[in-house]
Amino acid sequence: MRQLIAGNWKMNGLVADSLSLARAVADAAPGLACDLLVCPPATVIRPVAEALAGSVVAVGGQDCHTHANGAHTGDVSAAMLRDAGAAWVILGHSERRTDHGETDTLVRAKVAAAVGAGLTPIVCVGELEAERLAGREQEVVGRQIRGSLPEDFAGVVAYEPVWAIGTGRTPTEADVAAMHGFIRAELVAHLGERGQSVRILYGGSVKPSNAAALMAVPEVGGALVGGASLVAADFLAIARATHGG
Ligand SMILES: O=C[C@H](O)COP(=O)(O)O
Repeated sequence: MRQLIAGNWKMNGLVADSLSLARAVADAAPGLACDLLVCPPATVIRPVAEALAGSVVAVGGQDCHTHANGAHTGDVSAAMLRDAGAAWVILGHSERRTDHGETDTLVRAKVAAAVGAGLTPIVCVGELEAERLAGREQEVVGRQIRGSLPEDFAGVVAYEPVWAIGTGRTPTEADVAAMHGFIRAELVAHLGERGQSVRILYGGSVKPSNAAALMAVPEVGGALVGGASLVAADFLAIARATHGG
């Protein structure tokens, strides 16, 4: 399966710089051997999607509400993301889990809402540093997978150790291999044979300098890139480091 390189722009980007970044990615995309996705802030999804129409670069949101509409001030529904041009959505990112108290149960409901609106979900899981130091990383991630993914899940999982996000620190390749192998086994246990085809992305301080090594680890199906996705040259260098599976 081709690897997926997804850029999570987080709360960064006004229209002009978002369009410039999106166009730079789209211009290079045809020569790349991976799938590409950019997830801009909700306010620029529509112009970015319009700029990328006809390109191979997909567009996603960074969160959605569980309801299609209603009295939920400030929230964005999956149907609204779809209407704006998104085909994907990131759910359960650690920044949502921390900043907004999102639980596995809520993330699971968001997955259902996203799929119901025709979006492909990318569900994020990952342990805190204290949990890894205590040797509890598999217990934590296993619980997140079982709690956040419905039994008919057909999206993507992103393993993002929280302590590696935006810190410049990454797990060793052996640790990534161990966790991705564990996640694969959990997916198969939870979803049955369908669990074999779920792509498992790695996220957390992926850079051009470490991308080739990380993308070569068994069961790594691509990357969820934060900071480096804001610089077209860096995002594209990461995409070129994929193995083209
Ligand atoms: O969603 C992306 C991750 O949080 C990784 O962010 P980062 O690449 O800036 O560490």
